[in-house]
Amino acid sequence: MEDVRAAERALMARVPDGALMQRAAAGLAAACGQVLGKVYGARVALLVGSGDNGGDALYAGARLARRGAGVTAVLLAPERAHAGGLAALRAAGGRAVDGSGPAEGVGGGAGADAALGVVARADLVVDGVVGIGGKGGLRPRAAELARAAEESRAVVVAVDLPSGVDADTGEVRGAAVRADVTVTFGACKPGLLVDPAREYAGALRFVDIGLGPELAAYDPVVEAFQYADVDRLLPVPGAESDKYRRGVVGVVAGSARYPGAAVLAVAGALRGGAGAVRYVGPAADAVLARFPETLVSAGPPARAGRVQAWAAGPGLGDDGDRLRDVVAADVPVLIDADGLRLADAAAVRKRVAPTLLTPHAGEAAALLGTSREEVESGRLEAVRELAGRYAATVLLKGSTTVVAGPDGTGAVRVNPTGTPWLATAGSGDVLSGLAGALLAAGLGARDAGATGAFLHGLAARLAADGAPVAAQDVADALPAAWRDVRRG
Ligand SMILES: NC(=O)C1=CN([C@@H]2O[C@H](COP(=O)(O)OP(=O)(O)OC[C@H]3O[C@@H](n4cnc5c(N)ncnc54)[C@H](OP(=O)(O)O)[C@@H]3O)[C@@H](O)[C@H]2O)[C@@H](O)CC1
Ligand SMILES: Nc1ncnc2c1ncn2[C@@H]1O[C@H](COP(=O)(O)OP(=O)(O)O)[C@@H](O)[C@H]1O
Ligand SMILES: [K+]
Repeated sequence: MEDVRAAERALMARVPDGALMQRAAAGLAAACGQVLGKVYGARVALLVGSGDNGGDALYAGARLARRGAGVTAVLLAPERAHAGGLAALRAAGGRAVDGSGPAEGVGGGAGADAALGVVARADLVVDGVVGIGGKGGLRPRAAELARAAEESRAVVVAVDLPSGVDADTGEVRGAAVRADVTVTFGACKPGLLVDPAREYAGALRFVDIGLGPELAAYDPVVEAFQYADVDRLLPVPGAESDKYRRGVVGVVAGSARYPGAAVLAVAGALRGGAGAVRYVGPAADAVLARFPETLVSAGPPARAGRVQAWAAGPGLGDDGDRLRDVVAADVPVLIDADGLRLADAAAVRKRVAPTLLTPHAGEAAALLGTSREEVESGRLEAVRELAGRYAATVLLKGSTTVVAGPDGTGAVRVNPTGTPWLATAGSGDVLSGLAGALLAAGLGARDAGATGAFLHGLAARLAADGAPVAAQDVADALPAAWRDVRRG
């Protein structure tokens, strides 16, 4: 968050005192009004901490009170609540209660009960406990109020970020507010794009407080591809194209035990924009039965004929020889699934052509020597760490898919598409083939990973449409996802 803070400092030096907070509060109040539908007569509870995040909530509360809402501020630190905000709220007819009461089990005076009652009866709870100044999970009293908000029928709107989540990493260590909507100011905080924090944030609303020019001096830490970014990268054939110029992708996947992985990886590869797919391995019959257009070969990858990129690993079992050939190749290589276990880290690091690793959280944990839970709670850190260790681009799959480049520089790309329906066996194999084909078509590893994840997630949404899907359905929906992107 240092970049946002520095940009705020720079902008504050140029604009009148309090102007940024007024812009933030105006945007926040407008979002609250939309969430409520009818402001007049609504019951609004503000959870107000000791910092400027609480100040935003108080000024927004004042605006809602002027529009006829019944607004009550629950002050977690009454002595240190934002003085200007509190005065504005009172002047607008709002009131404040002492919300600092001890946590459950420690005692509890009338003040504490009053605060919980205010939250329980609210139509809207505004979470201004902490923003980017927060550290760690919520303290016990804040956690108690957050729980009351969750249990009430109120809509919860978080100010800047749900209190208790880490704005930089998306980690949630301990209690945090679960918001229906998060209204974030100036810059989207990296953590809000990544699970688990993303789930706590609910729907994201962005309020421009004019930080753009100041923030331009900083490289973003994370970025999310939009349709236009993907559209620019899609390898669309020109009039002079032929199948070789479009690129040939080699698929090294499947085994006697897991022939299906080969079929699914080829299914993805055929929809990835390469001109041809070459399959190398023991599942050629199964592949040909489903996709007669595939070029197959049974020998080692090194003798299979020229390809512009390899996608290797799904269903490979223990076939280390086939993988070694691929790692030694001088073309871009994607390594997934069993291939990640078989790959020699030193050999991967020595590669000159780009390498793209595509682990899920369990595979990433095994490579890092940590637990799956650790990886899932800190995806940004895990993906950067792996990329550094392997000197490779890494695409970490899961509820939020993230892609990091090899040298730790450049933003981590966070995939905005996808659906939990994608958590189905074999869907990762489809992604391997797809991203491998994008590599063969000439995309760089980070672009191939981000574009592949975007199309894959979009295809899954189109295929699922609220019902279970199989991996093959996702592959079949890839052309529709391409069309969707190209149409914008
Ligand atoms: N700067 C600007 O131009 C603009 C900034 N804006 C807004 O300001 C926000 C940043 O404000 P900030 O820096 O005052 O910090 P903030 O997030 O309110 O929290 C700090 C206080 O929280 C407390 N606390 C800490 N951890 C805690 C925990 N786990 N659980 C409970 N409490 C905890 C800690 O208290 P203490 O440790 O002293 O008891 C500390 O005093 C930003 O997110 C945005 O909303 C907008 O108005 C736009 C213009
Ligand atoms: N909860 C989830 N929400 C969205 N996508 C998910 C979720 N869980 C898994 N996925 C996606 O599903 C795919 C599963 O791939 P993977 O774990 O390799 O499975 P398999 O090895 O069976 O193919 C990945 O693209 C991953 O990002
Ligand atoms: K907050």
